Amino acid sequence: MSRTTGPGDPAAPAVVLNEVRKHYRETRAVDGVSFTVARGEFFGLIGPNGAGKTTLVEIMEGLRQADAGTVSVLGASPWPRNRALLPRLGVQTQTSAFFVRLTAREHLATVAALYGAEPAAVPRTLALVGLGEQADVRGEDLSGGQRQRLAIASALVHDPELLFLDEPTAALDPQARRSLWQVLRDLKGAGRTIVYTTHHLDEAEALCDRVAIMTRGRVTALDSPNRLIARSSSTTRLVVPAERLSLAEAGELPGVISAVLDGDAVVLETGDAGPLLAAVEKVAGLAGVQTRTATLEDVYLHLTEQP
Ligand SMILES: Nc1ncnc2c1ncn2[C@@H]1O[C@H](COP(=O)(O)OP(=O)(O)OP(=O)(O)O)[C@@H](O)[C@H]1O
Repeated sequence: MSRTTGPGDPAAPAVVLNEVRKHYRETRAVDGVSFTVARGEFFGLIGPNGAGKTTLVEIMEGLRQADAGTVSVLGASPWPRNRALLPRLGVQTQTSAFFVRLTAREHLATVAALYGAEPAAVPRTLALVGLGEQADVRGEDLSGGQRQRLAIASALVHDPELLFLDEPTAALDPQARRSLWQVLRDLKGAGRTIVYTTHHLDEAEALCDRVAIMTRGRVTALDSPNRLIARSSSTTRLVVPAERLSLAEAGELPGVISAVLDGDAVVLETGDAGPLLAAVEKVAGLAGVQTRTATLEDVYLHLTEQP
């Protein structure tokens, strides 16, 4: 393990992991993980429950010691606990705690003071996460989604260079989720590096520059969502209302690789959508026909299938 615990090299990548391992007795929670997160990158970490994401993130945050391998965060080693690094990191977890009796503003002011952040950062950060109007509401009276925003504000108020976000949109309604996406995009636009753990594949696809898919302690794929999708599948699916196309008819159409009934639709898989669309138009018309290309979720489900 590297023992560099100074403030770090300002030009170094945000994170460099090399063959990092962490075992809990016989469980290989992290089993030889290597990757680099560039400055300014929005980096997603996805994987099934128990894949090792939390353990890996805690190693990066300096909360856990790796058994083997090297870890560099903002050019310094986060372990042993690196006090010079702490103010440069922002951490939001699923279990972020609040001073419940305090208002959102008071809570954030307390966190800001702990980090030595300027007082003006408090209203600015509340506004950034869309909590300006709830500034005087006590933590215990905030909705689940508002608390989530306060947790993010708490991770942000001291203007960290690298932000670790763990499922920040869990418990948010669809509108709140989308508006938080915008907050996260703005943070990236402002140059922040974000390491983002999520189970929402649509979110990883929409937000992340690159995603690492973890399975049983290992990174099984790492690339931009688009490249992961392009590499995994060259087929397109046509979804045709079942009342207009039978499975038998579907099987006769040109270029059909497979045809299955899915609820009230026939789903046709093809490597060449153009001729198939033309054929479907002749037999069934195109009203209500949808095309579906692969998503990050398809890639993920394929890679994380149990043997
Ligand atoms: N403190 C611990 N002691 C023993 N085993 C642990 C400990 N923490 C995690 N594990 C085990 O290590 C493996 C990885 O767990 P981890 O929490 O890192 O996965 P995860 O990908 O974050 O899962 P989730 O999506 O459910 O949060 C699991 O098998 C888990 O049971």
